[in-house]
Amino acid sequence: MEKRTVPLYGTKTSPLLRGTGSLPLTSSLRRLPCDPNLGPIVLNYDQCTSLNITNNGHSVVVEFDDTDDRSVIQGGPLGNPYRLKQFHFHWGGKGCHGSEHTVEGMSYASELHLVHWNAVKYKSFGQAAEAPDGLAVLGIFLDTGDDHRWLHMITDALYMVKFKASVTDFKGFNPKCLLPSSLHYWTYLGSLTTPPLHESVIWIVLKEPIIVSEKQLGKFRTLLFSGEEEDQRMRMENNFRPPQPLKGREVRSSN
Ligand SMILES: NS(=O)(=O)c1ccc2oc(NC(=O)c3ccccc3)nc2c1
Ligand SMILES: [Zn+2]
Repeated sequence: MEKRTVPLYGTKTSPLLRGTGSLPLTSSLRRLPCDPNLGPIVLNYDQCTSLNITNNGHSVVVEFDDTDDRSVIQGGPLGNPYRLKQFHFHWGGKGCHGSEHTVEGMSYASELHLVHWNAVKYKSFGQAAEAPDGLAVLGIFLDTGDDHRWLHMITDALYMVKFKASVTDFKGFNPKCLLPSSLHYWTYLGSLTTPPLHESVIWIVLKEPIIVSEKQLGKFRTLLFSGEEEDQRMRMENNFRPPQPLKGREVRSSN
């Protein structure tokens, strides 16, 4: 059985795709001066409205009802509230790292992306995804250690979405339980890290990782890139795009 080992979106030397994607937060970030104009980010997920969990062939995705402003992110670098559309994860192979951002050259085991769109200025996610201020993605690093007390709510559902294009109900999940204690962040203007790679993302990457166990991460690797009808079963791992060159872009730091 063939096992895919190369990251899906190209490698450092031969990126298959264009787009700035995620950045190597590699400059001496820890010493970046705090930008006093950057206020705190505010997450209002209390009335959150998760709908389902699905395997889209690239990652596992939890989708939300975004027909109103019940689940939004605002503040920080954002000019208005952005509605939560979905969240998903990127991870490596066994023992390898799989985050899409790096901090001073260090990558984490995995990275969670909470994808929001600017429903004040745009009529749909698709329209927002093509606008420079259309999306806001909150990136959260996952480091390994003890079990995460709430991640089991996701990992216990993964067997239901093993194959590409599988989906199952997933109601009442509040992603607030996946946040670290501090909301201090770095922010910059970048792109989606997978096709269509639109330059439409205000990236907000939290400085503090959450801790999950290797066992919990291992459950993500039981997912498959392949569909139920396909002969070859390709384990879903290394579904991250390595960081792209900063190209002089500014990364700002909250306090
Ligand atoms: N790794 S990433 O940069 O956060 C990233 C990359 C590519 C993405 O495509 C979408 N599309 C939807 O969510 C969507 C959801 C429902 C309907 C239409 C689109 N979100 C993305 C996030
Ligand atoms: Zn992502």
